Amino acid sequence: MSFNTPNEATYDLLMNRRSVKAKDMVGPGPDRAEMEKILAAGMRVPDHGKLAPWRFLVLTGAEREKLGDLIAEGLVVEDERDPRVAEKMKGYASQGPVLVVAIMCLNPDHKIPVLEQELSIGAACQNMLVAATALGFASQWLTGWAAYSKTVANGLGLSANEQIAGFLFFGNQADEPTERPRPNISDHITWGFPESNEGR
Ligand SMILES: Cc1cc2nc3c(=O)[nH]c(=O)nc-3n(C[C@H](O)[C@H](O)[C@H](O)COP(=O)(O)O)c2cc1C
Repeated sequence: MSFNTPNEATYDLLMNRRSVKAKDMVGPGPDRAEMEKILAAGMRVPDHGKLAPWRFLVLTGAEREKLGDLIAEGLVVEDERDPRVAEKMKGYASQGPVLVVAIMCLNPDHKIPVLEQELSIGAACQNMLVAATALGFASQWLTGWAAYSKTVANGLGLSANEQIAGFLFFGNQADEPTERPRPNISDHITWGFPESNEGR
């Protein structure tokens, strides 16, 4: 593959990718072979030290409901939420047809700083969203309360050095998703060496 050859289609895809709200997704979503392609793209990212500090749990069908039950349990036990309110959160994990729980497997003793390990996992998650778009699927990266819950982490078998980076939902879109305001690129770029602290 030559990297001297422009690929406008890929650039267009990057410039037009956007999330489809998981709660608005419809089935069938990616099948196993399509998910394998999406996951493979997730693992082809810059990764200082070649640590591959991630693992991915793929949940479909009734498997998602088990996570929903865990979330509801955690809300009551950890957050003292009214069980009737917690019950409503059971559907969280079943929003999209396929849910990938992206897990950071961090090594705090490695010479590569944990921040760099986390950045690499962020890149892996984003690559999966882009790959899903390329393959014709809707996607969204969510976290929320459940991503930081001990009940959820324990129930999913996470080790002490592991943390949830996100719940990545994949499916199909029913309607065109709305666009959101995007950053004005010039507000975020300095061309050349900064001469003062102006703008910080
Ligand atoms: C780490 C991370 C966690 C996020 N968690 C949530 C969330 O819990 N709820 C939410 O509405 N959006 C969340 N988002 C934002 C959405 O993934 C997404 O960026 C947004 O819905 C629309 O932006 P997009 O169209 O550029 O993807 C999160 C984004 C990131 C990077």
